Amino acid sequence: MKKYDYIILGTGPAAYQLIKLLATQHKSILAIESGLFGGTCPNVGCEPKIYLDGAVQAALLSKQLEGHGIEQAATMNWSQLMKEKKERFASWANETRKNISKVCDVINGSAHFIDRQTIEANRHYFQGNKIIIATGRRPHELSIPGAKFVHDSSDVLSLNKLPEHVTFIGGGYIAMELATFLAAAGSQVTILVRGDRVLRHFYQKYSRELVVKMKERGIQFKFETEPTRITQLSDKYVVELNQDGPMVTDYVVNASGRTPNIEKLDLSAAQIDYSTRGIDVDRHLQTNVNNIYAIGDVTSQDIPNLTPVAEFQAQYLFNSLENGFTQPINYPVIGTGVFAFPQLAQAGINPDSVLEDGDNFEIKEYELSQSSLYAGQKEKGLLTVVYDKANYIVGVSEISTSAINDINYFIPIIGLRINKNEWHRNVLQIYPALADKIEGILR
Ligand SMILES: Cc1cc2nc3c(=O)[nH]c(=O)nc-3n(C[C@H](O)[C@H](O)[C@H](O)COP(=O)(O)OP(=O)(O)OC[C@H]3O[C@@H](n4cnc5c(N)ncnc54)[C@H](O)[C@@H]3O)c2cc1C
Ligand SMILES: NC(=O)c1ccc[n+]([C@@H]2O[C@H](COP(=O)([O-])OP(=O)(O)OC[C@H]3O[C@@H](n4cnc5c(N)ncnc54)[C@H](O)[C@@H]3O)[C@@H](O)[C@H]2O)c1
Repeated sequence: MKKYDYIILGTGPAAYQLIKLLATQHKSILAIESGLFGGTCPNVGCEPKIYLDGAVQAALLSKQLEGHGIEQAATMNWSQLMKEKKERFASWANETRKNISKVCDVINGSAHFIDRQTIEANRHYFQGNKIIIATGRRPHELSIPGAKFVHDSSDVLSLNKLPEHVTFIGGGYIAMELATFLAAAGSQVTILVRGDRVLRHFYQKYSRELVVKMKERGIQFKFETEPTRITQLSDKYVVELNQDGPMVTDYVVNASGRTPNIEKLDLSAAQIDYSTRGIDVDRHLQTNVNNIYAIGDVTSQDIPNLTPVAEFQAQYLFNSLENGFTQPINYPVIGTGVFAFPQLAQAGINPDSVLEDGDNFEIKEYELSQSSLYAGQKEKGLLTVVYDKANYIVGVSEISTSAINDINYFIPIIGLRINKNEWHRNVLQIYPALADKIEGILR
């Protein structure tokens, strides 16, 4: 049986980052991937999404400028955009496989545990001194009759022909982003939201404002609504709901969350603790079993499932396994954004969580569009800043067409605890832009 220093299950951002780092130490590594090399983010997640977002943002911005110096808003050609996206991304997984193969052995197959040191894949057995589980998540499966008719985010990111009417199930990141895309391209869209609000981890005031803006563009929301059954009716689908009458639609997207890829791993063969939320790890990312670790989306940790978080965990694990770091993992300020129109983004403390704590925090809202307006930019951008008692910025939330880039400015300010004096001494921004207003926001 072949033995390795490391066996890594999965090749997504978490695993890929770790492989690159371990390769610098000339470790013997086996990487096993059951799906597309590179994992979710570059194949069916962030990267194809941001590619499509380029056209979506341009089209929606041009619509905003219609009658303000732009004669006619741009019209999206979804099929052409998709053709180009497919050409661009078709070779991505193979290229990733080739890159990984330069520094380690690779297997394309599903991995599972035989015991605490042994993994089986493609009917071969391998032993690892250390085993790292980085198998990510997949769309949560609906347990309603007709669930087989639903599509997921990967299908939407490869959809050749735009459906006339699309129904999204869920009010999270994926529903809000992909609904924005399909509606911008010309589909009629309805979003079914189980609770009374979308994007529950974002500042409520702004997530509600985003719903208002999306409604203005004709996107329909049904709150407190879940599907109970889906049936096919010639080339359409009937979605029955827990309230209101049934809906007829052309395409149903399940965006009801993502579930950890653990069932196929046979974790019980190695007595590894897990739950439906994922694999349990301690603050050193170790499972309950010595020499078996888990990183990225597959863990049960209450932390955003994002690519930079997965890569940060890989870097931390490398430092603790190879560089003798002994401190538990300590996450920096994590920024997160929704690529809708307008965008929502935030970092640090969410204002909702300190609304009642006026003794320790001050919350202030800034209107961003008072000066430096582009032609026709009549939409208000809003930024809410949370200050601590010492007047440092500890949280920011924004809704605007540039919220994601804007919030990225603030992440180092929060993370490095930069105040107005320090900023003034060391920084002079390009004018006019949001950055030139930061000095006025700092204290
Ligand atoms: C539509 C969409 C958009 C997103 N947009 C963003 C964004 O804008 N920004 C952001 O930061 N994050 C975004 N994310 C989240 C981001 O993609 C994930 O957080 C990131 O990919 C997690 O990396 P990972 O390595 O933990 O898992 P993954 O990337 O999911 O990789 C896990 C890999 O393990 C493989 N695997 C599973 N089971 C086995 C097995 N038994 N044996 C071998 N291999 C196995 C899988 O095939 C997969 O390739 C998005 C996700 C989706 C779905
Ligand atoms: N821009 C980004 O960074 C980005 C984009 C996409 C995805 N992601 C990552 O992927 C993860 C998964 O995204 P997601 O949008 O699938 O999940 P999510 O957890 O953000 O949202 C799922 C939503 O579905 C609802 N829901 C669940 N079951 C339902 C049902 N039966 N009927 C109606 N609604 C139901 C939930 O209440 C929730 O609002 C995110 O949490 C995020 O970590 C990030």
